[in-house]
Amino acid sequence: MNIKTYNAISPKGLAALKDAGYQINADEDADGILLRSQKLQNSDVADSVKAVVRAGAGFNNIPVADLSARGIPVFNTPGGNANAVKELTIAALIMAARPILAAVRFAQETRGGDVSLRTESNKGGYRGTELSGKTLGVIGLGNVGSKVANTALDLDMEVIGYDPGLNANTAWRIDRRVEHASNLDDLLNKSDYITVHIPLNEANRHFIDADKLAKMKPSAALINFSRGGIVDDQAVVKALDADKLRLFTTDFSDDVLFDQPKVMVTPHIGGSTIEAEDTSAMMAAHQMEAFLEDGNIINSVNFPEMNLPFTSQYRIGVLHKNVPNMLGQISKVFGQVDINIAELNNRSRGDYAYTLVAFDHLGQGQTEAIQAELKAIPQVLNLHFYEKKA
Ligand SMILES: NC(=O)C1=CN([C@@H]2O[C@H](COP(=O)(O)OP(=O)(O)OC[C@H]3O[C@@H](n4cnc5c(N)ncnc54)[C@H](O)[C@@H]3O)[C@@H](O)[C@H]2O)C=CC1
Ligand SMILES: O=C(O)C(=O)COP(=O)(O)O
Repeated sequence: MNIKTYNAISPKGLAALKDAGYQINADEDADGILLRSQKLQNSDVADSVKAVVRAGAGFNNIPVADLSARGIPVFNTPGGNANAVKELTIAALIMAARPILAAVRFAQETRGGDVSLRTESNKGGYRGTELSGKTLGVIGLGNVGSKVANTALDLDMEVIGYDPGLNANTAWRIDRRVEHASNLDDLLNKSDYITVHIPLNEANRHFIDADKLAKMKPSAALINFSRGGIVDDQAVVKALDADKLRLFTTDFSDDVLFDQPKVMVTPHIGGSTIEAEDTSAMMAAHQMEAFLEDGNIINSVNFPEMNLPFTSQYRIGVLHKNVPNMLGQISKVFGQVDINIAELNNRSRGDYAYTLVAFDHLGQGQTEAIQAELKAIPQVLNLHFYEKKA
């Protein structure tokens, strides 16, 4: 099988795919796509592609709705680069408290004459403040936000978090000393530093807008390591111009930001550490292999999780619409071609569902016959046949 890649994928991830027997960017139809921030169009995804895997967290660069409708699962690697983003966010916090960049520039200018005298008599211009005792507001307490919140406690900050999407599984990661904001306004009013760690989707476009900026303290510093588009940069520039906000640090370049001296921009390097790139790419390779070889779905963003040991000799994975009577229709096909189902698992997620059918015996010509019959069910979007490895 052949995997098409975009962007710089860590050599460890590529090695894992090669070890599993895949070719990388060979001159033949791709079975899978592995990418990072490449903006993917639906037309870039050939019909031969069975899976699209994002080595990273954000998947707003992938046409998920189009691929879902084609029965192509999209995967990401949750948490794979969260520590890298956490560490850079902590660096941004410290740099928002202490004028480190300006001080380094000043130190370079002290060259010549009595360096010590020039340093000691001018360093007062580079006084900062301490994070200890200040309040950090964390918007989004997922893989990144929870780590940022917990680490900030160790810097002796008061931490207040906001995430209406938390569930029993995700809430336990958050230190109980993190105050849960009852509403977002409370966080915006109270915080000296505000950091945003939410995905870019339609609901979150310009989530931080002029209204929310107006609720922040004029002395607050805003940090965005999540995505451009989540913060309304134009509104931020206005707030900074009017001294209604102290500082803005963002990982996402935007022309409107360049001339405002109270902005610090980094070139989307939140996840750019050797460790994060390795971890994300190896997770991606593992998830790709799990789907292409066994039909297991791990960390998909559009199809349900299904990760089952391959106990029977054969499997067929059916990606279909989430509508009534799919199980009836699918099992009827197996009955018609006289195949005894050993195990049948079905899970749904929103408009889509996945049915994994396991069986042990297959007669001559039955592989093609059963696939043709299943494909003829109108709500079936895609399906794949798997045979247990020796
Ligand atoms: N700068 C960089 O290089 C990187 C940026 N990112 C960005 O950071 C985002 C977050 O990453 P993770 O924490 O790994 O994702 P995650 O999926 O683990 O967490 C996101 C959290 O945001 C919450 N959320 C969604 N909308 C919200 C809203 N309107 N208000 C409050 N909470 C909301 C969700 O419930 C979830 O708990 C990613 O979607 C990606 O865009 C992630 C990694 C690297
Ligand atoms: O994981 C994410 O969401 C990121 O933004 C990291 O992007 P990258 O893989 O470094 O291009």
